[in-house]
Amino acid sequence: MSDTVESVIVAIDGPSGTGKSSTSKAVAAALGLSYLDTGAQYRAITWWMISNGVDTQDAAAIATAAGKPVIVSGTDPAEPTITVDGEDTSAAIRTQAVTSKVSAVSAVPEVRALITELQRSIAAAAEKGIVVEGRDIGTTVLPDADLKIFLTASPEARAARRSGEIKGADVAATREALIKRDAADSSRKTSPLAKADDAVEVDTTALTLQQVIECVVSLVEEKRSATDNAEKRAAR
Ligand SMILES: Nc1ncnc2c1ncn2[C@@H]1O[C@H](COP(=O)(O)OP(=O)(O)O)[C@@H](O)[C@H]1O
Ligand SMILES: Nc1ccn([C@@H]2O[C@H](COP(=O)(O)OP(=O)(O)O)[C@@H](O)[C@H]2O)c(=O)n1
Repeated sequence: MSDTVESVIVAIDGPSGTGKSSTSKAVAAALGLSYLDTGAQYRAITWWMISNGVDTQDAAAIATAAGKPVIVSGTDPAEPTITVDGEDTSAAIRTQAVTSKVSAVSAVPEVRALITELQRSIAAAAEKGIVVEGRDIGTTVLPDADLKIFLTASPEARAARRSGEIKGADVAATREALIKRDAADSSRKTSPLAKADDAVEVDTTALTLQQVIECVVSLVEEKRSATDNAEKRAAR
């Protein structure tokens, strides 16, 4: 690799519980890149709608209100933050109330347009590069990303991982909730959850988190050295 490392943009997509957040944070930290959790932004706007009495089933009301909250994401992978109108919402956006309504709010085209614009401006400002994780990063938000990864895992593995995070959670109920949310996210009209044609698919069912991190770090490094070699050839 050359001494001057080029900025790199990595898009990591996939359904819930495949390891997007844990992998993206660790890869960004290992490579000195910024990190953006786009799911947290959709959760933040959903939290604001609920807190302000907007009916989350009323797409027109959501569209009208979508521009009101000011959502700010901190992109340090060691300490990612999210605020809404200056208020720290990192815990509030993880509640069941938000999780059960986020698919409806994130399906509203006006919400997606605003959040997509915000995501692109954050990626453009990341000088050393960024790992951005979500559902439509490789297909819609950053179609020119240097590397696109699509993580998958069996519903059983995903439910076991997710319920392991919540004390006393029921695995079967968690599995049903995940499948329902995947179906809503995959079937919406505007930028559904989907694998980009040029994304590398990694099935994490039988891999440890460490193995997934190592796999993605290697893919970024391969990409960087391929780019370096192409540049050297062009300069000859
Ligand atoms: N390969 C893996 N094997 C076992 N557990 C994992 C693996 N990847 C992630 N986890 C765990 O599963 C849970 C969900 O991971 P997370 O990164 O939040 O997934 P996502 O962002 O795709 O919803 C976390 O508790 C995480 O530590
Ligand atoms: N790029 C993205 C990211 C998340 N989302 C929405 O936001 C929700 C929450 O995303 P998340 O990444 O926090 O979900 P988990 O996988 O952490 O449970 C998803 O279920 C989608 O409805 C989206 O529409 N587009």
